[in-house]
Amino acid sequence: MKVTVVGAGAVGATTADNIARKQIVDEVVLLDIKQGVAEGKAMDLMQTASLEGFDTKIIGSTNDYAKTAKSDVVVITSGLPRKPGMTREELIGINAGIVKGVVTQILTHSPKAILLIVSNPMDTMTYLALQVAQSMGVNKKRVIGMGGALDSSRFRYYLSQAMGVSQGDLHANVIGGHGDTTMIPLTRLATWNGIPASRFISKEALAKVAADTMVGGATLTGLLGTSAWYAPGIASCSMVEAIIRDEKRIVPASVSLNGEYGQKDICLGVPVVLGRNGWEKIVNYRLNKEEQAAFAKSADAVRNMNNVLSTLSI
Ligand SMILES: NC(=O)c1ccc[n+]([C@@H]2O[C@H](COP(=O)([O-])OP(=O)(O)OC[C@H]3O[C@@H](n4cnc5c(N)ncnc54)[C@H](O)[C@@H]3O)[C@@H](O)[C@H]2O)c1
Ligand SMILES: O=C(O)C[C@H](O)C(=O)O
Repeated sequence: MKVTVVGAGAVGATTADNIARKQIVDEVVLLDIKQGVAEGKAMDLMQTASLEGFDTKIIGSTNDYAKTAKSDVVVITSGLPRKPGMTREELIGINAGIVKGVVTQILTHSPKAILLIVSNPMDTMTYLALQVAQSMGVNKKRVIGMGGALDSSRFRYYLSQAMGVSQGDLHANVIGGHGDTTMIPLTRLATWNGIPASRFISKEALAKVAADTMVGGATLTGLLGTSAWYAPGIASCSMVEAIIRDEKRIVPASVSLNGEYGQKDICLGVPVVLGRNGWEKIVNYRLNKEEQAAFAKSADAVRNMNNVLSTLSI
């Protein structure tokens, strides 16, 4: 099995590192447009193999897509990250052209690949990738956006801090858009090993956990001067693992909706079952009225961003 990671920057290299250490596939190709960077990071990572105890082969490539041929899964992280004070949406002008070009090249060499889109603004980049992929005959179930997996891990982090319990005992998911104002941490459904979290902390504390989760990426960008990579890297890796190992895990991810959750012609975060065929099924959380309204509002904002695509010369 073979995975390609496009973009050998912070998130791409961290994703490749995790995939190699977990020995999910035989071969990882790391591709970047910057001369020598992917080869350098691949060599650096390969020099951790005897220390980490893995046999995964990691190959670097400066924009040579022939090396990515016949990949089973391709993670697309190429593009600019935001700086403090920016929104993810402000990246659309530069990242749309990058994502469109990369998806075209990747599918030319790996027509059967499952695409995992990470570049921001992620829901719109997933929608764009889907349009390109469908024009090349790819099934919609092979195009998946990574956002909810990361946002949910941040939700569990903030919840564990507020409750003083282990993150591993928490089930808490985020749906909707991967944006500071569009994500929806589902506090009503958050549980501590099956028991509603609302039984253990106040309504106000739970609302603060949700608010902190929504700006989790912005908080890190403010601290780091660029956006985060450790949690995004392992979140991407965990989705690759679920696909390659056909785990049938439920993961919130941005996928093409056709009436589910009341939306059409959009890619937005919903719980999906991940397996060897990509996103295999959308799970219905049975949202209440308030949650459904938040989801519709989130969809409106993402749709406005999708409409910007037609104004760009890409
Ligand atoms: N969806 C998420 O949850 C999530 C999480 C973190 C970051 N991101 C996004 O991921 C992207 C990457 O973030 P990062 O921190 O790794 O940035 P980075 O700047 O460290 O790395 C980006 C890499 O992409 C490369 N690149 C640019 N154009 C390319 C092209 N045409 N072909 C191949 N490579 C190209 C650059 O040379 C660079 O090495 C950003 O858009 C960021 O906003 C998304
Ligand atoms: O915050 C960002 O811009 C990067 C990413 O989307 C994240 O949530 O870490």
